[in-house]
Amino acid sequence: MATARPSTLVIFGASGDLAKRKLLPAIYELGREKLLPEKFALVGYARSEMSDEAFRAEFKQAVEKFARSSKSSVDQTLLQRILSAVYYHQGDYGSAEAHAALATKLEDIDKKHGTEGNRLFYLSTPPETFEPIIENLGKYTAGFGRRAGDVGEVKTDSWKRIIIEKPFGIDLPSAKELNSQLHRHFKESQVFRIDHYLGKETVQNLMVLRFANSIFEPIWNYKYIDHVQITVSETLGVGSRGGYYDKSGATRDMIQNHMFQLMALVAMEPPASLDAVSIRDEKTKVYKSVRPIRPEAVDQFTVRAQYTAGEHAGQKSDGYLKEKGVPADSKTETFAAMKLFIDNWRWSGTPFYLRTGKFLDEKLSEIVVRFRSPPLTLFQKQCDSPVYPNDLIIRVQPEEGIEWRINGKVPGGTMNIKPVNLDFFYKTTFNVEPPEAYERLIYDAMLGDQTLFIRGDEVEAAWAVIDPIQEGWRKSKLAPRTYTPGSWGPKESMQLIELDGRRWLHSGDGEAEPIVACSL
Ligand SMILES: NC(=O)C1=CN([C@@H]2O[C@H](COP(=O)(O)OP(=O)(O)OC[C@H]3O[C@@H](n4cnc5c(N)ncnc54)[C@H](OP(=O)(O)O)[C@@H]3O)[C@@H](O)[C@H]2O)C=CC1
Ligand SMILES: O=C1O[C@H](COP(=O)(O)O)[C@@H](O)[C@H](O)[C@H]1O
Repeated sequence: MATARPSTLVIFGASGDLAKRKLLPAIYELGREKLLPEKFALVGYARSEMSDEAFRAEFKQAVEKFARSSKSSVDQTLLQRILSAVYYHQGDYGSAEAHAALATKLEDIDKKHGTEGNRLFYLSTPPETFEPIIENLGKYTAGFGRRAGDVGEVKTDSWKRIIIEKPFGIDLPSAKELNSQLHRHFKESQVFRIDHYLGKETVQNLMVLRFANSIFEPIWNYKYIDHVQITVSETLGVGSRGGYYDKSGATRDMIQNHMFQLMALVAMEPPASLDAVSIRDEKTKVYKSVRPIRPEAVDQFTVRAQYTAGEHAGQKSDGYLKEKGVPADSKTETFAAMKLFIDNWRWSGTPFYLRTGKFLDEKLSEIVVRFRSPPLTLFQKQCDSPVYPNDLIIRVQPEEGIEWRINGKVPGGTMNIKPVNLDFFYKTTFNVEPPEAYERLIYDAMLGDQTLFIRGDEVEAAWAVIDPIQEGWRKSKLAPRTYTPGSWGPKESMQLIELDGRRWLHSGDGEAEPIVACSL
């Protein structure tokens, strides 16, 4: 494994949910995997009053909580070593004084811990804080050559990088604005727009599956694939995040980023090489090839819905419109489904169905590639129902793995056919739990590898697909549909696919398929 150079990670929003649940444990895990540089320091930055000691205690608590949930133990010696270079910096995100003081603190840390002026800034704060943080970073700590020895027209070979959390804008104009603001202070090579789905092991495996195996490429197109489905379902409602969520909705929160990344990795052409430029070029081309859904046609190609009152997965709700922070007349969708077409030579006429929602039956993220049925054969003619088409199911989570569903003969004297699985699961094949996405992504950012991060033009191309849908919904006379917690969404989302003679599938389905009896 490559070794990252000595560096300091600064987490803005260090008191927040993401930092505690994911980022701080990821740092410890990197230490455990021996992927943290020997000379490493961490500064948590937030508005809350906290001492260094209190923040270290939070770090420790976050690591111990993570270890309990993953049934592992904490190496206390390692943890103490990491904690000895952990600091807290209190300040408003837009405060010039606080940023100037941060710059001085970072220089002191360089002297004390040998971190050589290399800095990774992680914006783990709500989007409204991005602008003031970027401006101040530009001025005080990381912009082009603002201070002797800092980036830009480089006086030393130290690096400064910025990881920026989602949502990256709320539409195309705001994403463009955020990009230009970033580019006023940072080169694109310093900017790491994060999408944690790209850090998931199975998502990275998608490229291996497609491009390290020769059996898929010849059939990976409209001639053999009937359609592709992507489902990302969650069992919990919006809980305490109503204020944030209502400004976003399922489409901006999940489809524009995570699900579009999955779609792009399934649909893209083989890249010229595995470098960041080639891969991101290909993904961007996919978004540019998506046929825009005209606002007038939005109700034909999409379904949006909100959950009603109900109880599921240990959570109870009086309905989305009654959630804290949600206006009673909100039209924000907690569920969205859509049918998209990628108008290029490979995918012409092949629908990509996407659906996602909160408070659904199961928590799962998976891609189903459904192949076309074989041409007319004995089996079609002499069986009491058609034999099943083949499915390739890529399970992103849980139970990460890949299943190929093929038809097999049920043993015995009669010709009975049943779909059976050829499968590979990370847990049983490699006997390991895949690492957390944030671990991989923070490590890559330390190495300066942008392959698993979103490029500026890529994020804009993705918004260009979403904007007409949002416009259509704003103008539509149809109110959002409704669905009950614990269901698979509104009935209209079933109709979206069933009217095309297809149905939503997922990996649990196979067992339930009836046997096809044939008279041979
Ligand atoms: N939580 C998650 O699972 C995920 C989060 N994200 C993204 O990561 C980022 C951080 O998420 P998360 O940790 O959940 O966010 P939080 O709401 O927990 O906010 C993080 C910190 O930011 C500060 N903050 C909160 N609200 C405001 C505000 N209105 N103005 C200024 N500062 C504020 C608070 O710190 P203080 O008051 O101490 O300054 C808070 O602890 C967001 O951009 C989110 O979209 C992305 C994927 C998943
Ligand atoms: O980015 C987000 O992702 C989570 C779902 O992530 P997963 O890794 O658990 O699938 C989602 O709950 C959240 O609303 C969204 O902002």
